[in-house]
Amino acid sequence: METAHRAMACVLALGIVVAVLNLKLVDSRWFETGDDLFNEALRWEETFTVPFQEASSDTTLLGAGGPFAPSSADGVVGPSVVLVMGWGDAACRAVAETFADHVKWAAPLAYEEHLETTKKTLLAARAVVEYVGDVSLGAEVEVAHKLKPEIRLAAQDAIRALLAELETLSKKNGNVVAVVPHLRSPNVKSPRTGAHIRPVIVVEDGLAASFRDNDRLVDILGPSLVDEDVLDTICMLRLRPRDRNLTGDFASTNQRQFREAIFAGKIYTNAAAQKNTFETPPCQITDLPLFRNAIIWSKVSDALLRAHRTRLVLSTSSRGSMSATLPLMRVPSRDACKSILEHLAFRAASEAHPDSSVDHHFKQASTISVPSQPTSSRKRKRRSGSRVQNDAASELVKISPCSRFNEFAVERLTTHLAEDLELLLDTSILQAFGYETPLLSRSALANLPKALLSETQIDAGYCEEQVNLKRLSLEQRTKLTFSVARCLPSFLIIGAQKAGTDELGVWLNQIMYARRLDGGVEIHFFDCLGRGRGWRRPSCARARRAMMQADTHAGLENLTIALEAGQKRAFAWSELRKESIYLSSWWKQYLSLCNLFYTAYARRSMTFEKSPAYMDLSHPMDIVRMLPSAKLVFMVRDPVLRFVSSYFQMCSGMYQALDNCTYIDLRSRFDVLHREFDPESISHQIGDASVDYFVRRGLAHSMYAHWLQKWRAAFPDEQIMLVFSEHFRNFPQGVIFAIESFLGLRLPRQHHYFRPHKNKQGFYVLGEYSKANNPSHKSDPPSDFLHALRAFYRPHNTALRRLIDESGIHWRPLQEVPKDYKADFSLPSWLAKAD
Ligand SMILES: Nc1ncnc2c1ncn2[C@@H]1O[C@H](COP(=O)(O)OS(=O)(=O)O)[C@@H](OP(=O)(O)O)[C@H]1O
Repeated sequence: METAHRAMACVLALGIVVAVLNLKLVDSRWFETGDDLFNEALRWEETFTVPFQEASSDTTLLGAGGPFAPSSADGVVGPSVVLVMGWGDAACRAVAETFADHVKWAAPLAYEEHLETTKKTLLAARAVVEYVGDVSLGAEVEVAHKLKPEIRLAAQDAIRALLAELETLSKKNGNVVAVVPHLRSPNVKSPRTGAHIRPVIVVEDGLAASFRDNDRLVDILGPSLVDEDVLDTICMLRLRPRDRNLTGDFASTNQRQFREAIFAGKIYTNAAAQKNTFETPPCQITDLPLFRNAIIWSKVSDALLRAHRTRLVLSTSSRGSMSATLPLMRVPSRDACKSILEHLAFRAASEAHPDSSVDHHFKQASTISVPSQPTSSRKRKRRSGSRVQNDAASELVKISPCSRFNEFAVERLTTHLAEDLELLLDTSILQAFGYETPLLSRSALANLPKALLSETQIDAGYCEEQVNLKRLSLEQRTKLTFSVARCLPSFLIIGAQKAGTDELGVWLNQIMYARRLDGGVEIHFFDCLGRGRGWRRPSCARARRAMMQADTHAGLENLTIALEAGQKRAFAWSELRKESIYLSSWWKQYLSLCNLFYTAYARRSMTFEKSPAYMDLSHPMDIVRMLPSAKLVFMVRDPVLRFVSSYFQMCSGMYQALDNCTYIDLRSRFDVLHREFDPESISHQIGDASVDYFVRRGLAHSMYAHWLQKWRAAFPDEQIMLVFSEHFRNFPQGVIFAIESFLGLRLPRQHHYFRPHKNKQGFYVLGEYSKANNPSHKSDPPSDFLHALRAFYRPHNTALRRLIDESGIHWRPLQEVPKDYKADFSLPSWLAKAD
């Protein structure tokens, strides 16, 4: 009994010592007594680990943090002690549960909370020793330097006492297990002991340990990512925490906790996680593939745990010690427990070489048996190129236990897993990180989370060089006539259709510092995304093709599935579940559509694209997630004239003969359609190719206030500029100057070298070709119809007027416009009259 108490005291002291090593916060003061230190540790543990425990299931989080986290412990234990260590108590629990049937000896450790686990662990670990064979004992533990000398000595004494205790036990029982769950990385070549110190088995809490953070993130974020609206809200919290109402609807407790945690700054308290880029929830669209990978990996690691039931993955650490990764698992029976050790070839080896060290046994053991997974005939179909042979006839695959990383075993198990779970490891992503797939090396496994975290963050203006300009001579560079870079736009002309956006694009493309990326063709990227639901629209063909070409996995097949399912929310969650119609890194598709030529790239021009359908068809959150700092140019025209123009354009496109498109036809449709009108519902009716649909959409399009509000929900006012078509028509240079100032370009006062000419319609145009040369219709609407249309738009104009008066949206130049540009930025008459 006395012995047990002594052991308890010693282990307690050890726990405290280890704790203080990790307690950076308490470094600055001395602790008078062991109790002081212990209480401090407890207090700290409380504040430190609570958010973790709340945030997820305790299984996932056990050992994930707290003052006893293993990171900086500096202990040495050995030699030939079966050392159970790892990520806190998870390791202990793993061992305890595994060997629960075989426990014979116990010593409590640390404090009450961990008593039961520790007891079990010690008992269990001792059982391991029984299987292992005769192991001698000797050890030394180095303790904290920061402790007051007398306390340090006391601690060392305590530890020595513990070890002596263990040694006695060892002599008596033959084997001893020292369970020091919070120690890590024993110094195998401690100069102090002079002995050959080598941990025999390091039982860690499984491969999953390194994926704990991912698991946790997935647990927390998963529910949020199911729902676009929730994700949008989270994005808003991240992007514009000050502007937004933070009491948005969060459906689940997890999400509420998550949100609270964000603001309490507690979400990632783990030091390792803090180094990562995960301190904020996903918002930029680039984060999502990252989280998808995290999910895949957490599944894989979970599955590894399950699938490994009776297997161990052996590997040698960089320090040369042998480690067996024993997953956190329940081995149900004594036989299963035994089989683990048999897989280790321990018994046989020790029997064959009773006098040699355990390490030697490992080396002698020629093979380790890893039973092949029972495979269904479907699963038997292996991918070509796989290095693993499916040896269905043989139950055992022979592998060497001493190969450096035992890649073969890991790969084999991983492949099994992938098949078992029908998880396709994401080939494109893994390849992007330079890994061979579907087989993964152990180092790849270990490194994957880090690699995932290094995913590039992108934003407006991001460029990927296609041609390495450094390798080219100046002469070669200047001769380049093809695109040298793919760049994302710094600003977008998002609408409105038929307001003169085409001509505006032409002008902006000719200023020195801006280049249109799309070669003059509207990209329609964002209105072709899932939430834009533009898959059936012909204008989406280009984006669709690019997506298909770029990703053979998520190509036609998935697209078809998504279309057939009428996937409304084809984006986030499906993206994560690999059913996506989008690429894993779909911003690359967008890049693939946006080219930049040498001169523009060399000049680091601002880049833009013009897709006026974005105004009503795309989802602003899709854009803000991907290009949070992009600026938006929104051009508006007299709503009546714009409506009329859109009718004639659409109608003539459909009937092929302008004769069928008349004011009489339009009036009759308008009279019916304008009565009950909801602009938002119109933009959701993609695929309806009737004239009525286009009339309705045309009517909705001119309700500018409505659309501006939609964009303001995602973008701050400072990033939005309203341009009046009437201004552009009358003083284009002044408008271009205003846009330049909005874009933040600091330019000489008069720097334009436009050579415009006035065409027959009275528009200033730059090139030979201009839409302004081909008016969609010849006359204005008859006066009664005009009157009806004006009345229809009156409230909408009033709303726009109020909006521009009250919001921070730009519409006037930020710098004084050069006099020569003859600009008059007063409101156009249709808006000036509205109040
Ligand atoms: N400089 C200038 N200023 C103002 N308006 C102009 C200008 N140039 C062209 N236009 C008129 O704009 C209409 C075409 O608009 P868009 O280029 O935006 O059309 S589209 O949405 O890209 O199809 C089209 O209007 P309609 O002729 O009434 O159809 C053009 O005549």
